Amino acid sequence: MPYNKNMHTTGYYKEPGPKLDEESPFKSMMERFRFAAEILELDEGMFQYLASPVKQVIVSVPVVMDSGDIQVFEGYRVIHDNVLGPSKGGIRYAPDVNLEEVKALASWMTWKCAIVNVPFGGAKGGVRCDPNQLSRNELERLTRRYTANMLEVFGPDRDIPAPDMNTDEQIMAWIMDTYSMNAHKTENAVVTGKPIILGGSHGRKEATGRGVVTVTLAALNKAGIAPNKCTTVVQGFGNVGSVSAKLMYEQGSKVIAISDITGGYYNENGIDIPEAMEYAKKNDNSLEGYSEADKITNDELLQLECDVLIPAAKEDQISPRNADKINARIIAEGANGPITANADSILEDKGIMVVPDILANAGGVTVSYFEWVQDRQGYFWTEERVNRRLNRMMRAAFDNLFNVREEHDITLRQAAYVFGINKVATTLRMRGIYA
Ligand SMILES: NC(=O)C1=CN([C@@H]2O[C@H](COP(=O)(O)OP(=O)(O)OC[C@H]3O[C@@H](n4cnc5c(N)ncnc54)[C@H](O)[C@@H]3O)[C@@H](O)[C@H]2O)C=CC1
Ligand SMILES: O=C(O)CCC(=O)C(=O)O
Repeated sequence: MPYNKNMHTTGYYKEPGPKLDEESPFKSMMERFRFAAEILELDEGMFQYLASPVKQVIVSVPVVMDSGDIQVFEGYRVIHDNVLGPSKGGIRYAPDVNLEEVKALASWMTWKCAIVNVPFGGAKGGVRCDPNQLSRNELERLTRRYTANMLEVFGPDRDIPAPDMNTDEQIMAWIMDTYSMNAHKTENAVVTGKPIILGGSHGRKEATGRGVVTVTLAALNKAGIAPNKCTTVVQGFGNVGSVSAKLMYEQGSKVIAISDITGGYYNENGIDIPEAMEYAKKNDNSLEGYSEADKITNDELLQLECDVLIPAAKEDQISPRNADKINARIIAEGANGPITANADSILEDKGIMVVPDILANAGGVTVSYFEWVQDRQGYFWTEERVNRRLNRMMRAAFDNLFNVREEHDITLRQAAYVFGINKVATTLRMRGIYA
């Protein structure tokens, strides 16, 4: 029987879902999933299968702090699906990480990998901690203990972590080393986003922002706007936000505002992004005190009039609370889940083209795939080759979803869910796991 949202579901996933807040990434993911399930006429069993993660692991992570005291953190890894291949997805360190959030992020990875056509399933992990309060040694002990507790989950053919919020190349290096020590051999393909000297790929660090800009240029082209005539606003100035801002700046776009956790920085004449990056680098990765622009709030930044808005910080930034005040023509979601599902129709009514996260930020996992391939072959590519292939795959994914959008007369986000879910469901039926 085809899935229908009024149907009583009897399996693991029950409407309206376990203890969800009014707005939560998991709720947003499920609302969009349901829409696609109806278009695809997924039957109840398939709906249940794809709505339920394959594995959810919670570990306690005891760490001896520099003071000698023991502090216990909670760590998560959710494998949403592994039907297309080993599961893949980042690990984030943040004080508010929780299982529901990681479940949403893991499912997004499944659809994202399907959309860019990389042979991976979806996963995500996190440790509930405030990395700003930890010394480097504490961070290393936390990372190694989390990895030790996940030895049976991770593996180059099983589940392959990568960086996400507040995790970087150094943390990936500690994960690789801990896993390798226990495997009694060097296993560099167990993690991606590593330092190049340890088997990392050229271009991985910039890949997510590069992919965001590739699809933004494609969207600008559809809207008939020249990149060197457009204005851009970027929320978040970490890995994804700063690279997106820099590459839009290099395209000749006037980047009129940037932001981080300390607030927004606005200059109507445009911000010199390489200079702002230099400032942040010297200032502990913070824009605090940046004086070449006026200080505004992150809320004000999101409402600025611009051609391109790139939310590249965190989830739930645009919701019914502020969606009708958004003044952008195109939104390219650098972050995962920056727009809540109940804001989608408000933005659609305003005629804003949204390039959804599971397409827009898929450049990271695409180059992670290249890194995994290089590690397994022991043969490493030039940066030029990585970037060329990345641009080609992102552009192909954009064009494909644009066609799906036109075929069904739906939004680009809905097209992304329809395509991603259909691909996983079709693979599942062929494998015969689902009978
Ligand atoms: N790093 C990667 O390769 C990928 C990251 N993403 C997503 O992109 C987003 C950002 O990730 P990264 O750049 O890696 O993280 P990051 O930790 O390098 O940077 C996060 C940035 O957001 C800022 N920020 C945090 N809270 C904020 C708030 N409330 N308001 C404004 N700014 C805030 C931080 O100050 C920092 O500038 C996340 O949603 C992540 O899941 C998605 C795909 C891949
Ligand atoms: O590079 C990867 O494997 C995953 C990146 C990630 O976590 C994401 O796309 O959200």
